[in-house]
Amino acid sequence: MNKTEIYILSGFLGSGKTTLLKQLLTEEKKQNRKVAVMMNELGKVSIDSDAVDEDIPLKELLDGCICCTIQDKLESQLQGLLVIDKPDAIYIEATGAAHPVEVLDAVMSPLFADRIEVKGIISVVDGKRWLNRHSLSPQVQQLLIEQIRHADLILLNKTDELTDGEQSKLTMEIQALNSHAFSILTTFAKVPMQQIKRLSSSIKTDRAQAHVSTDLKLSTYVYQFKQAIGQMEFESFLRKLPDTIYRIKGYVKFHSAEFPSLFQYSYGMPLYMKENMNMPLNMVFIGENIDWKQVEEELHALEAR
Ligand SMILES: Nc1nc2c(ncn2[C@@H]2O[C@H](COP(=O)(O)OP(=O)(O)OP(=O)(O)O)[C@@H](O)[C@H]2O)c(=O)[nH]1
Repeated sequence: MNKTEIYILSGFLGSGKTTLLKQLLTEEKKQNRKVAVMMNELGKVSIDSDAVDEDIPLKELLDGCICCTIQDKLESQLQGLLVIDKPDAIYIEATGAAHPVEVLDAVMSPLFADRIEVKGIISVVDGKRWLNRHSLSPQVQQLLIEQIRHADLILLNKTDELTDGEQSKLTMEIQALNSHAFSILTTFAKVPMQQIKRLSSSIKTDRAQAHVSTDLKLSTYVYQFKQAIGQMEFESFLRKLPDTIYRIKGYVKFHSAEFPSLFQYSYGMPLYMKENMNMPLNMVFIGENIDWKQVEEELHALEAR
């Protein structure tokens, strides 16, 4: 089964995400690919949905931010798209106020993590706003930095509003924050489609890819338990995890239990909820600078006991 590619469009309010989305959809259409769009606007009325042609499945997540209030809805809509529309790719435009870790978290449901491939986070930066960022609140400045730090491809947009000197300054500052991502100067978010297609799963969603190397940035990893494990051993595994594992969620079955538990872990706090039926024993991890191979070995060891 081909996995559905997921592209996350991130970037601050007004930076050019919808402008980018429109172009990507035009390019995908030319290549006869089946795509779907999920948009998340803060506030009840969607302003941008007319950017998307009627024949493209569009799910709008209104009145709340992907990262906080409407995770469950996102999960069910994403599942609906995967089951009914079965697109080649889904483009997710997050609100400008969303933190990339939280968007990834919302997308990576243990129910279908093995059916999607998160190709990457594309962050759009408004050049002028970045250079004048010191006039923004510290929280907003920090968010702009996080959106850049976690990106896999960065569009330094609105270059028509910048002098050559400002463009160089912008490029240097952004590359200093994130040297792993390719950054490209754009006007009206015009980016060659090859750049998008080159985003070859730098974010891991596939077991096998965990063998490549340590990920020097934000990445995800999915483990599938084959059998029940011991709860004490699992908790001791959790205690030893690096604190750059921001989030774990999924289903785990303990030796004594009839059914699996839903397990949630964020910033070091574990939480279990008993299920009353069998669930896929997938566990999703989101972290930064993590050697997933080592995590995988430890999980294997839990199953071997
Ligand atoms: N001058 C200039 N304007 C641009 C450029 N790219 C986008 N814009 C304009 O900037 C405005 C915001 O662009 P959008 O694509 O709607 O930005 P967005 O990030 O989707 O905005 P939100 O949905 O509010 O978060 C629009 O009026 C665009 O036409 C650019 O390169 N140069």
